[in-house]
Amino acid sequence: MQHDLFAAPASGPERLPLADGAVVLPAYACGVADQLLAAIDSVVAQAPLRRMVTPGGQTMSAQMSNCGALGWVTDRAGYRYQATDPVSGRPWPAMPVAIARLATQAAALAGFADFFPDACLINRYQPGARMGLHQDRDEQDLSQPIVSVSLGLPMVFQFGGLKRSERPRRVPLNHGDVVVWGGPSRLRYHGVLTLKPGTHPATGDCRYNLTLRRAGR
Ligand SMILES: O=C(O)CCC(=O)C(=O)O
Ligand SMILES: [Fe+2]
Repeated sequence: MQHDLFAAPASGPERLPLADGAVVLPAYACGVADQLLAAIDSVVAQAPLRRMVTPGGQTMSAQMSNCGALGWVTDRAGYRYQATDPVSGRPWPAMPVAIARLATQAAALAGFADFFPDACLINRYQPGARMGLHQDRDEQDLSQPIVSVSLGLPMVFQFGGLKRSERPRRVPLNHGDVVVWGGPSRLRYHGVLTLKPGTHPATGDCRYNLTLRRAGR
């Protein structure tokens, strides 16, 4: 075989720009997906997945849990982060190293150095579940990005503008894809369309999403 001396140098993982400060890293987490799924299993054994209620009284369709120093919760009193699981009253499980490391590495690739998440929301979607367009803005330091990891069944991500009225782009997300958004994109509206039924070798009939954030200072 002849080597092509003029081939472009290896440029590392693929990066698909979505907007200024926002990028998709396709399949970036595939190599550690089994570690991430094992980590999720150990977290939800201690802090079981549950359906939370919005301040408006709607039960969310995704099941949720958290790990890390802070966990995102919602109930009739509002959206917030807290250090304890409201179901057990105990601190959330520690963030598994495999999850934290992947988030720091993905953020760096997207241009956000020194991202050390203190909160990891675990979302589990079964067919029919969705998450409507929203902004992530319960965090104290909005200069820190968001890292979002997809595992299992494919789902369509909606990535909109800074105003709810701006029509979102639709981005199909597959197993192992990572989305990072921050900087000028930090407050963009986003969500996921209804999950279609299917079976994935890694997760069976569901999709997991890990949303990693720096919630405190
Ligand atoms: O499941 C997803 O891809 C998005 C999750 C999300 O936006 C959130 O948990 O705030
Ligand atoms: Fe979000």
